[in-house]
Amino acid sequence: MKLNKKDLLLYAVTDRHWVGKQTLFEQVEEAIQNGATLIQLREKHLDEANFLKEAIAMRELCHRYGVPFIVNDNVEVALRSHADGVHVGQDDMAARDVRRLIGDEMILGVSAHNVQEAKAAQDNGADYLGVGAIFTTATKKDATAVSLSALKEIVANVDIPVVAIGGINENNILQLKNTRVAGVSIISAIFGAEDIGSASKNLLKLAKEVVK
Ligand SMILES: Cc1ncc(COP(=O)(O)OP(=O)(O)O)c(N)n1
Ligand SMILES: Cc1nc(C(=O)O)sc1CCOP(=O)(O)O
Repeated sequence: MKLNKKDLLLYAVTDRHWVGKQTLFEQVEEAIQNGATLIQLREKHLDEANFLKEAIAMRELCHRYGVPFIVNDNVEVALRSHADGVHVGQDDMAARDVRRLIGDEMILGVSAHNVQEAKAAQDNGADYLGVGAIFTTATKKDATAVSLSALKEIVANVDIPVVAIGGINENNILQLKNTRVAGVSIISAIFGAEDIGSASKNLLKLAKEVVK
């Protein structure tokens, strides 16, 4: 499945830190039912076998709703789970190598923090860029701050779609208006919400305001 730019609108990234009264699958299903347009499975501490098992089940869940499914960092798990794509950062496997392994049909997302990284990612086969951290985030301790003007500069210098990530919530999302991003990528404002369904609904509505 190649990337449909519209699928980037409300891009939810999982985090089992927020698993409590619901399982990760129940949380993701609620997010999808209420507006999440793309799911990335991000597992930082799971062993390979359990990561793969979970990725297969998550891919089935996403595809039941026609939502694309992307695996964070682990190309092998993405391939073996028949995910729609993989997202890698600057410290992960090089984008060019990932593209060689996954072929032309799978989606490749790459993190970028400046125009140089963004252009290199595009040249090396990225389908979209994740740019952040735009706002302060407690979720990723080693995030690099990226200003709104740097985000705009990146968007203006590449042809592929860009999603903003990092600390985005219902109170600050509208600051992304006029940045020309294709969507917002969010963890805690969705999965850390008291009511994942209503948070997703509201964020989708606001994301549409940003992207229109
Ligand atoms: C959509 C999106 N954008 C950026 C990231 C961050 O990726 P990375 O830099 O590899 O950091 P980790 O997620 O691995 O901590 C992302 N995951 N998704
Ligand atoms: C996974 C991730 N990547 C970032 C980057 O800057 O590349 S910030 C981030 C965490 C996003 O979580 P939250 O929505 O809870 O802030």
